[in-house]
Amino acid sequence: MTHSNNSKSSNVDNEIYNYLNLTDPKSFLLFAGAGSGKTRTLVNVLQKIRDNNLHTLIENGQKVAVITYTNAACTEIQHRLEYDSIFTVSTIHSFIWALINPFTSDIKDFLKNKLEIDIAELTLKIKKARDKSGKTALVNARRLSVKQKRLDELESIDSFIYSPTSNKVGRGTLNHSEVISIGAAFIADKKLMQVVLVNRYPILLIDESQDTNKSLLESFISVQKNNKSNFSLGLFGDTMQRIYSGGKDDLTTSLPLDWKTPAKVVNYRCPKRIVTLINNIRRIDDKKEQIPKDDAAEGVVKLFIADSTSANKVEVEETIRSQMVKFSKDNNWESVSKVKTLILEHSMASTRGEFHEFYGPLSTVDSLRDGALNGSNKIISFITDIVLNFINSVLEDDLFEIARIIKKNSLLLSSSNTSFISDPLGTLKEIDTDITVLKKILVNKTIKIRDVLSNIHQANLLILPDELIGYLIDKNKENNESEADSELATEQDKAWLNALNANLMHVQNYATYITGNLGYATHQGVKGLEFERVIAILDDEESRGFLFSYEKFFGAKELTKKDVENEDAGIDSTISRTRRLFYVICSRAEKSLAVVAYTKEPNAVKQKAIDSNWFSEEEIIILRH
Ligand SMILES: Nc1ncnc2c1ncn2[C@@H]1O[C@H](COP(=O)(O)OP(=O)(O)OP(=O)(O)O)[C@@H](O)[C@H]1O
Repeated sequence: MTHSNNSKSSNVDNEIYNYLNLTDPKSFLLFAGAGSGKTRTLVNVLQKIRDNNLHTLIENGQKVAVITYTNAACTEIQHRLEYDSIFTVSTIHSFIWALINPFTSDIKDFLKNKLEIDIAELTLKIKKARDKSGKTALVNARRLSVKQKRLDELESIDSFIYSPTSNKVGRGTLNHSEVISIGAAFIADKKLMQVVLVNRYPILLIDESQDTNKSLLESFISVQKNNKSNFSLGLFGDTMQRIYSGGKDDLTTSLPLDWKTPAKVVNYRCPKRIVTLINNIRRIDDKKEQIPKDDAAEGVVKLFIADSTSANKVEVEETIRSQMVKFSKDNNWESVSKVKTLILEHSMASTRGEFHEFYGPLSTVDSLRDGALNGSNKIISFITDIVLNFINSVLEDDLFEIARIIKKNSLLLSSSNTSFISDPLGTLKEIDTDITVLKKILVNKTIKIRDVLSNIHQANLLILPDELIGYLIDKNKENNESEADSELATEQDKAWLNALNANLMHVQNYATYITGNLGYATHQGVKGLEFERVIAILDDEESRGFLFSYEKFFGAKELTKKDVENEDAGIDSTISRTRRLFYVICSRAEKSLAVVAYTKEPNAVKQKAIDSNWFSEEEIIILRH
């Protein structure tokens, strides 16, 4: 039996490999449900190309390009391809930046044109504003001056700067959406760019293409139309897993007729009960049905409903873990580290995982929030990578590690420290005394990260980044600051001043969280991933966004007129977006799934779950307090 599923699957792999024939290329769309092995097929096909076509590609000076949605997916695929340089595996932003970055003067022309249009529009808006000193007019005036400044600087820029992992602003920097729109425009309009793309990469494969920017995808498709004899474009994805706006939602119906559309109907990830659940969630969208793999286990799903106004969420989730032990006969549910808890926003994890004192203030500023989560902010990574390691070695009396970190991150043990050169033993003794003082501070359970950093800075044990030193201002001075001065502080400064008041433990928990080791992940961040046991938390109250609403989706909150109109007209709405997100989270579970709905209307949620055929009466547990 297993043989039949596997041979079907390897047939699809062979089929796709044959499309990528360098002398007779074909393009294809592999859109298939969750867990159907799309990523696995992608890697299998690439391995086959490496085994059979390596020499031809090397002789032609060509590579195979693979675009993934996240950096994590990129690293995973590179790893599975043993970092072979015949493949360029990158995120869409890195890929496009590498293509456009040599074209400085074209980028300038593009930006000049765009800025001039924006400036004309803003000028008109400001002119039309009835209240010239109203908030909107002032915001528009500020926007106008920023754009004007950028336009004035444009001529003198020698080369542009861009980083796919940060939100840097400043002279000559491009932001993420600019890189994508410049890429889309250049690929669509510039013959030279098309030639460069096709000659360098005769094969371009895009994973999670349902979320690839619409105009960019359309420009790739038009390149394929114009280069049918020497370019293969392969799209992998699933319309039901489209969770960001800006994707090409008509992909399945708008492709050229000569495109191939192989199918994969087996779900290799989930047990039978979860395959049925996700088929039922999906039914209203496109009726695509999956079948479980031949040897799939039965699996367990439960819907726990708790009143959002009274529930103690930490307690509720503990109760659920122990109930799931019974329902699934799987003791691993008891262990936090063996269960993945899916939350809508990082802030939900920050209260549960006790790191909100540090993350909370940083998350109020967009650029800091992004940097806090992807590790691109230098101050944050200095604290999490260097300071926390140093603290651990001090607490563990690991003298070797302490010396190593000091040597690498301060001048105390270097030839530029004259006291160390003239009296090495004396210096070592001083360091030893400073470490003892630091250790005393560290064992205090209420110590703040600010005090730890100040101590390290004063003793010169580590060289702190200048900006961070600026934030370590004396508490008394901070309190005496005049209101006028405090208004001068940027949002970023204020956020940092607050974040540094966090308890050291919150910073330690935060560091564990970002390495993925606290057992939490976000609904949007788990696309492509899988976990044995999943708790999916639905909690509108703790989410700040307006794009998704589980309360509306589960009938606990009335739909707006607009929601109903959109849903009826088949236009993307809160409901359809939430349905897709729900599909993504439920389809991550390999063994068992507990959905927790915090709601103001427990009975309505229960009824909707039964009426929609998602959960049976026996699978629903209303938690009372
Ligand atoms: N032919 C197969 N035989 C056995 N296991 C498979 C097969 N194909 C895929 N799998 C396994 O099924 C799981 C899901 O595969 P994969 O992640 O490639 O699916 P996907 O379609 O990319 O999923 P999603 O869209 O949900 O991200 C993985 O654990 C993978 O190893």
